[in-house]
Amino acid sequence: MTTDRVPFGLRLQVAMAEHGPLCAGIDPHRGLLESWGLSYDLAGLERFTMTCVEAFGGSVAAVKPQSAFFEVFGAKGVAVLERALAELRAAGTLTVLDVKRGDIGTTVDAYGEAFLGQDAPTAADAITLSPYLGYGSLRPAIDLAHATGRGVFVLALTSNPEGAQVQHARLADGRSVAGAVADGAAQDNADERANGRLGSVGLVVGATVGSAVSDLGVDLPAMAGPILAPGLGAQGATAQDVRAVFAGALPQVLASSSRDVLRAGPDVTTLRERARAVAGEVADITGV
Ligand SMILES: O=c1ccn([C@@H]2O[C@H](COP(=O)(O)O)[C@@H](O)[C@H]2O)c(=O)[nH]1
Repeated sequence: MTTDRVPFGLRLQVAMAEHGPLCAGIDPHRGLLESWGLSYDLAGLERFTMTCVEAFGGSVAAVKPQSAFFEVFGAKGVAVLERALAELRAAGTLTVLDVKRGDIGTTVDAYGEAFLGQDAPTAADAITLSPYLGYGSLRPAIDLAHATGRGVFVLALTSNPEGAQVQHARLADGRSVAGAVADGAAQDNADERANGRLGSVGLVVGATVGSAVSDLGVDLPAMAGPILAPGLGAQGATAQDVRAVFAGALPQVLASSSRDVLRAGPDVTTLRERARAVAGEVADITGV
């Protein structure tokens, strides 16, 4: 399968240059819906989500809906998610669907078709993938993303403290698990790196991870793909942390924030302005 769609990495580079390095999250938490004066039901979910679409569409580099908050409402919740993805696409805004999928290769193949295929029912520009069944098990989804001009973000150093138990562990060859995941992405982005472009296989590295990137030998510049960096705001990371954690790889970083931005709702203009302000702050402090 081939597509004439411009590769995700290139599209993201253009979007970050235009709007700044922020991915605004759509995380319809019960508490957020209630603080917006909405009921925690399908109608509230839809209103919350479409308000975010209106606020963020055309205003930020990318939007990251968290699939779990839609799945809570079953098939009708997923239909709201699919509508949001379609409307953001129509607004020309990139979508990163946070689904963190991973399984044996034959099943990953089906996940790929679901989210990254040419006719995917829940199509996003990129999805998050979990490599803990082995980086190689993700091959069908990575190859499909390449074929359809889409992207993936593979979990490397997640923003939660529990992630260290697995991600900081050492392999028999001395590399850290996170470093080996980054090496896998580097191989997949080798052509783009040779051409000085951003690849379409990215990593998730939390803005909360302190010195772990260097401590664990995670070579982010060599990886040459985008870095989705959650943890900004509600989890305690600041724009200064983004600068410190990702020094040397800042042009690759797409900082991600959900609750901190969403708390500015329900007014569309205020929500949009909050997202733009966070994007501007990260851009100013990181100098990107
Ligand atoms: O390492 C990770 C990977 C994904 N996430 C997701 O990002 C958002 C963070 O929300 P905030 O409200 O900005 O804390 C959420 O959807 C997580 O599932 C992450 O936090 N860390």
